[in-house]
Amino acid sequence: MTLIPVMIDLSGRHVVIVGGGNIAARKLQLLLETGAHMTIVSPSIVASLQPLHRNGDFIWKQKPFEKQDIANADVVIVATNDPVINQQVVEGAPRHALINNTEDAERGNMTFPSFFRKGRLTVSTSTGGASPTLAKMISQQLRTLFDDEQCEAYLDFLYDCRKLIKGSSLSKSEKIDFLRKLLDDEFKNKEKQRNLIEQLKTKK
Ligand SMILES: C[C@@]1(CC(=O)O)C2=NC(=C\c3[nH]c(c(CCC(=O)O)c3CC(=O)O)Cc3[nH]c(c(CC(=O)O)c3CCC(=O)O)/C=C3\N/C(=C\2)[C@@H](CCC(=O)O)[C@]3(C)CC(=O)O)/[C@H]1CCC(=O)O
Ligand SMILES: NC(=O)c1ccc[n+]([C@@H]2O[C@H](COP(=O)([O-])OP(=O)(O)OC[C@H]3O[C@@H](n4cnc5c(N)ncnc54)[C@H](O)[C@@H]3O)[C@@H](O)[C@H]2O)c1
Repeated sequence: MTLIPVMIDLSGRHVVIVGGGNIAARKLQLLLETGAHMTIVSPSIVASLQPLHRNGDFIWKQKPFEKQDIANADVVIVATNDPVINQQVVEGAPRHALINNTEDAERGNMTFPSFFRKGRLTVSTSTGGASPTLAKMISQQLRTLFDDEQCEAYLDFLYDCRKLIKGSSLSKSEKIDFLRKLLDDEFKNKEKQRNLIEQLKTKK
């Protein structure tokens, strides 16, 4: 199985997590950020999920898994502690669904990398199942490279400039030149950034 990394928008999608243990809780907390509709199917849920449930953050079907529970799922997270049930979930998933099998990645089609965000920057790491702990360590090490306070503001500057350049009347080659020039060290300077933005605004 060769997996490729993607960035995915799950807002409004139906995500069903089967199982309500610690791993289910970790995935739920991560996926809540995406604006997906979250459902957990499990006879019990861990204490950390209780307040989120009271808050209406997810629907809890308090029962053992049945195939109909995932009939409308866009994403299925397989996370019970019973390998037989986990296999039934995989086999019962709709053809179009993305399946994250937390017990055995190879019997699914999506895994979660370790990642960190710094404003618009996302850096993710996967070890292809070799060692999620190593993936976490690498993420933590990489994070220190981007720890300076300027990083977020600099990416916002690049983003704003890129939008202005794309929407400008500059020729294609001028646009490419400008996009490269943005990365010159001089534009780490706030004053130079402001001047460039003003200059680009005149190129509409
Ligand atoms: C990165 C992270 C993201 C996340 O979960 O969101 C993630 N696992 C994390 C932590 C972690 N997981 C495990 C430990 C205990 C130590 C250990 O066993 O090493 C720790 C450490 C800890 O908790 O600190 C145990 C474990 N994990 C998997 C299995 C089953 C198997 O391998 O067969 C087992 C054994 C279960 C058992 O039998 O007991 C499987 C998967 N875990 C993955 C991702 C995918 C592969 C990513 C990759 O290849 O790099 C994959 C394939 C599927 C998936 O879940 O998508 C997250 C760190 C988040 C962060 O950065 O903070
Ligand atoms: N991907 C990872 O990073 C990672 C890490 C550790 C463990 N795991 C795997 O994740 C799985 C879950 O681990 P955990 O620590 O959360 O387990 P856990 O024992 O804490 O929780 C298991 C949950 O499954 C539920 N469950 C049991 N039978 C069910 C059924 N028939 N229908 C619906 N739900 C049912 C239980 O009610 C419980 O809420 C295990 O298979 C483990 O191998 C994955």
